[in-house]
Amino acid sequence: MPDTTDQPAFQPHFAAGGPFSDAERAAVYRAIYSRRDVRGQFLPDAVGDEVLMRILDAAHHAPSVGFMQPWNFLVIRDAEKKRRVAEIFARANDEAASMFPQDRQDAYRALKLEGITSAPVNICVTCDGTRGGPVVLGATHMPDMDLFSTVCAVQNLWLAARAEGLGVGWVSILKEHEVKVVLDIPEPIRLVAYLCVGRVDSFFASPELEQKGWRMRIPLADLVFENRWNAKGG
Ligand SMILES: Cc1cc2c(cc1C)N(C[C@H](O)[C@H](O)[C@H](O)COP(=O)(O)O)c1[nH]c(=O)[nH]c(=O)c1N2
Repeated sequence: MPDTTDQPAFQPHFAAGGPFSDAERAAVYRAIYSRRDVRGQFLPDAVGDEVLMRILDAAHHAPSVGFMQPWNFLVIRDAEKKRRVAEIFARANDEAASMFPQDRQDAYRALKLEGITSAPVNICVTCDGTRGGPVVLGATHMPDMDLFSTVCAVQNLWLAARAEGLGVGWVSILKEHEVKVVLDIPEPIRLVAYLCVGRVDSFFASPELEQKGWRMRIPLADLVFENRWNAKGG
């Protein structure tokens, strides 16, 4: 995979164990708060191999149950494959619209919910539940832990991408088995995340779904309880 970007070489450094400087601490929170789900603003610029491998390595340093590292990262640049996945999205998205109450269907249809063909790179993140062997430390009583571990990898990738100026959009309005056929993913492997990745000029200050009035952020105080479950619902 040729590297077609001209960005300077950058090696993340790992000063393991020591405290963060104020600037490092601020940078971590900046990545968390300014990360966005990106759908429609991808620039056509190629995503170079070096930066791609950095965000994949960040993903690969996620925690995983029993250290099973159940993930694989299928990098898709092939236009025909992307087009076929976009078709799967279009069918599922039509079905999805009709699942919402009548008065929300127009608003749903007006949302942009994928950037499959406009993003220069798609990454399919999968989970191999067999990787840790028949009994996995930590997953003995909660069998979904392999999937949850894979989601941790996705989040690492998403945050690292933000720091690199790369937008990431997660597309889940897809029939898993249809995408697996297009990508030749064998049966026992689960598709966890289909991600659209590309350089962007800037990131929205708040979630697009919030900006478009679909749903607002819930106040943290409504979500945190002490000692006793006390959800207000919604
Ligand atoms: C598991 C999962 C699945 C999806 C998403 C996220 C996650 C975590 N999101 C993105 C989601 O809409 C977005 O994260 C929220 O709206 C909050 O916005 P920010 O991510 O903060 O920009 C998402 N967005 C979208 O446009 N199409 C999609 O199919 C999905 N699917």
